[in-house]
Parts: sequence; C-alpha cells; structure tokens
Amino acid sequence: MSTAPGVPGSPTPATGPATGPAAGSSPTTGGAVAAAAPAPAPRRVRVQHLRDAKEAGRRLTMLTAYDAATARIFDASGVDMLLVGDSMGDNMLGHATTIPVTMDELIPAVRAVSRVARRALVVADLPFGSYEASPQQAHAAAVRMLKEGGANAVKLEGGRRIAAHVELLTGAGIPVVGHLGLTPQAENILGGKRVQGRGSDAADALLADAVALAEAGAVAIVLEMIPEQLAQRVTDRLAIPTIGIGAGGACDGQVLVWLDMAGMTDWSPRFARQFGDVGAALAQATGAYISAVHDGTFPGPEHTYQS
Ligand SMILES: Nc1nc(=O)c2c([nH]1)NC[C@@H]1CN(c3ccc(C(=O)N[C@@H](CCC(=O)O)C(=O)O)cc3)CN21
Ligand SMILES: CC(C)C(=O)C(=O)O
Ligand SMILES: [Mg+2]
Repeated sequence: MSTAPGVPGSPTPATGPATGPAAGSSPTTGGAVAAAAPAPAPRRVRVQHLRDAKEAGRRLTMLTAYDAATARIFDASGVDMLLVGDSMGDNMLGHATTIPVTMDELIPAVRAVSRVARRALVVADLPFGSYEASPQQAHAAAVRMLKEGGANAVKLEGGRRIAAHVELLTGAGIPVVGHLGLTPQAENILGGKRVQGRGSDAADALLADAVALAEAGAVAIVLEMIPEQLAQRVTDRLAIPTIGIGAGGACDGQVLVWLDMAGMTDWSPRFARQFGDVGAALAQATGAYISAVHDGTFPGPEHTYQS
C-alpha cells in the first residue's frame, strides 16, 4: 500500500507527484473511498523522518499556513511540513514586510494550524525581535511556540551568530529549523530582498553558517534566494535536509508561501510557481453570490425556514 509522499517507508519516488491525496492517511475530504480497507492511523511526520527522507532521496514539501481552514487542506493533501511563517505579516496582516510581526500575532495562528494538522510537522517562525539577543531570549520565545502554539519545531533566521541559540534549544528538546540566504528579517542590513551568497567569499560564509547550524543540532535548513550551485554544495555537505525557496532543484525539499503557490497574490517573487488560481475562483464565487442576492435567486426555498 502506498503512503503519502515523503513519509518514512514511502515507496513514492522522489520524482513522483509533489502533491495529491495522502493515500492510506487521507482524512475525510468527501472524495470517493476506493477500498473498504480501514484507513490506518495517519502517520505523523517527525523530525527524525526529515533526515530519513534525505537519505532515501525522497523530496520534502513544506507550505506556509496561517489558519485552520487552509492548513486542513494542505495537511490532507499530504504536505510534509506546515510553516506558520512570519510572512503572515505581509500576506495576511497587510504589513509591507515581516518585520512588524509579533509573538502575540503569530501564536494564535500557530495554535490554529497545530489544532488541525494530523500528519504534517508544524514549524513556527520566531518573529523579528523575539530571539536574536541571546539563547535565553530564543528559548523563552520557542517555549511559547510549543506550549501556547502547539508547534513541533521553530525556525530562526541566521547562521553562526545564532548557533549557540540553536544548541540551547535543541538541548532543551525544541527542534530547530535554520534559515540562510535571504533572511527577510535582516533586509535592512542585506540591502533589500536580493539574491544572497553570490561570489566565492559570500558562498563560503554561507556554507560555514550551514555547517555551524547543523553542528548545533538544526533538523533542517531553509535556503532562500541563493544560486543553485551554492545550494548544491550545502546540500551535499550536510546530513540534514535543505529546504529551498528560490534556491534551485538540488535542495532536499521545497517550500513556498501558499498564496504564491495557489494564485492568491497580485505579485509573487520570480522563484515562485503558481499551481492554481484560487484567487480567481474566490472572486468568481463572490461575484456569483452578490448577483444572486441582487436578483433575488438567493436565498431559495431550500435555504429558507417556514413557521
Ligand atoms: N508572498 C510571499 N512570498 C514569498 O516568497 C515571501 C513573502 N511573501 N514574504 C516573506 C518573504 C519575502 N520574500 C521575497 C520578497 C520579495 C522578493 C523580491 O522582491 N524579488 C524580486 C527581486 C529579486 C532581485 O533583487 O534579484 C524578484 O523579481 O523576484 C523576493 C523574496 C520571500 N518571502
Ligand atoms: C518564506 C518562508 C521560508 C518563510 O520564512 C516565511 O514564510 O515566513
Ligand atoms: Mg519567515
């Protein structure tokens, strides 16, 4: 019996479909049930499985999610990891960047996603200002993400600068995902949202950062907007998986902001591919609703109660 892509023991090849129903672990989505065999308890993705997937050459998938309605769909579709990203700031809260996002804004989103995730590993971003000053500050923020948010892991931006933070969290039982390359929380220092790690000095520095994070205990590293040759070097060097966004196809997995993936934005970075047109579908449904109210065809008798 086949299992969802990326799960331990899955026979699905790395070249198989990136998405699709998680056969054998599908929660009810109303689709036809082919076999009478009882669905086995959905297997959870755990941090140990990330390294297993890399060893087996099974590509990993991660999508952002900020609420229960979308997280339920992504989880049932078989995505391996759900990232409650600080990209909630620019995508859901109307900010221009991720920088204004606070712990108090992010925690309810983490809680909503964690409540409905049956299979996916839930990773929570630590927002700008919540962890940089010290390992102790990072610990306090990460503990809130696990205790109040129900997250399985946290993600921090930075390399050698935060290796001690990663070591403390890992020792305290909190899995950490690293994030190198374009780290949007540092855009004021990086000079905007530009490709990072170009040139041999910058490439060597990023590789040293990646090694430091892995040695400190990171379970995976997001590589954002770097040349594919550098992503390949980092991926070859590390035993833990690299998860790319704008980092080419050599990474062990991919992550996208869900609104880019589904066609819910006016503009997306060049590295994002739009796999659907949910924004257009939503606009169509909204227009149909408005028209039906205006012309009196909604509500109909089936939506109406009698005395
Ligand atoms: N919807 C969305 N998608 C993302 O990928 C994303 C977010 N939001 N918010 C948080 C960060 C910010 N990201 C960004 C935002 C903008 C560019 C950007 O301006 N890219 C341009 C210029 C590239 C260059 O300077 O070479 C591009 O054309 O892609 C890239 C990454 C990635 N993350
Ligand atoms: C773009 C991804 C990696 C992220 O950090 C976010 O969505 O906040
Ligand atoms: Mg982020």
